[in-house]
Amino acid sequence: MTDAAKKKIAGTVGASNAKALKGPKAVSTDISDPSLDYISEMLAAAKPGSAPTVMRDEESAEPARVYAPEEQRCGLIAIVGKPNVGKSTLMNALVGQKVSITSRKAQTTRHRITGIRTKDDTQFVFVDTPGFQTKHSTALNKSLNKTVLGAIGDVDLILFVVEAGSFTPADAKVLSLFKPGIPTLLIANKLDTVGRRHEVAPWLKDMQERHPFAEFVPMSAKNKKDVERMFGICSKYLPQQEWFYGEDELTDRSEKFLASETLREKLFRFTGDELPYTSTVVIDKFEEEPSPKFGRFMRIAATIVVERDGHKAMVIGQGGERLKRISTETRQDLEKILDAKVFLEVWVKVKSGWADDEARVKSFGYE
Ligand SMILES: Nc1nc2c(ncn2[C@@H]2O[C@H](COP(=O)(O)OP(=O)(O)OP(=O)(O)O)[C@@H](O)[C@H]2O)c(=O)[nH]1
Repeated sequence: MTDAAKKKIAGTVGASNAKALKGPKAVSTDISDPSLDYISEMLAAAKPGSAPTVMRDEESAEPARVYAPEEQRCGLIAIVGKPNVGKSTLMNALVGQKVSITSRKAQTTRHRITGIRTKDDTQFVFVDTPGFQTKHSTALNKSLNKTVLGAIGDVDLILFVVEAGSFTPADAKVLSLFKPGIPTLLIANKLDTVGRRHEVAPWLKDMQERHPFAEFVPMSAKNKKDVERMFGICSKYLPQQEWFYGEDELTDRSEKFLASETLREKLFRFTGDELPYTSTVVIDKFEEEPSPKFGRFMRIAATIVVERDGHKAMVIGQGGERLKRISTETRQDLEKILDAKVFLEVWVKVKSGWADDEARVKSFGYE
């Protein structure tokens, strides 16, 4: 394969007119690795007769210039998939800063979050969604699912994220929600964890038969090159229209919201699988005080709401040790995010059954 062809393919190609796929040549963890040519060939073989996506050449980018409104391109991109497939990791990487929390625990993301990235003439407005819930039907899960459905109804492009090589009934349920007409890319994420790359080829072929995906993108949200490639892939689906946000804006979420998300992330990170996902965070106070010494000083008070006394003990930990770590790490992150000196107070309260109580779910800020 020529260098030019390698550069062009870069892990994506249209999905129609499927043809026999080629087998493996090598196993590697980086899809941009030349030893992974077989993936490029396999993908190219999936759509004969049409040119694979041509990528933006980041290295030879022209000097920054100002784009007049009529030259601008802008659109909404929903990132959708079952819990824990890497949606938030992908969005944070695309935005270039953490705007959506991630954790090993499924169902971390509960809100529609907009992440914004402006590159050259194009503004990408990403909508991260909660993992679609199929197992339980609590008021909380119904609210989460409503958010997913709202997010995919009015976008220009859907990134349907699955784990490369895997397609479960939960993935199928999410896929069944998509209305025809909105171009959908299959993002085969966590490619770095696939030991047997050759098994991805028949899987991709199977995926082509399941849905008319516009393109396939095998990638790892943790691989910088793969993430950069996404901009070139997505931009052609976005309409020519004036940017919705300022060039430097990263998110439409408030600082208060980012504070509650940061605390929730630390809560889940430090409690692991012990704490049920129904625990949540409420910000009671979020005040800026004048401070000649620090420039910006924020006074924040938050409550971690759990369902049982046992969960409260779990969050507090032996001698308050765990709560102290959760609070300290949250404060340190917030000082960076808010660019301020932060004074943070965290309380833990028990409110049983809140996730089953629709009014309370609403009062905690879910839609
Ligand atoms: N190895 C590997 N791990 C990944 C990759 N992308 C995400 N992860 C990990 O997968 C886990 C889940 O990632 P999230 O981004 O929180 O997943 P999500 O789909 O937003 O999850 P929900 O909020 O539950 O819907 C985290 O531990 C991530 O670090 C990847 O490309 N490779």
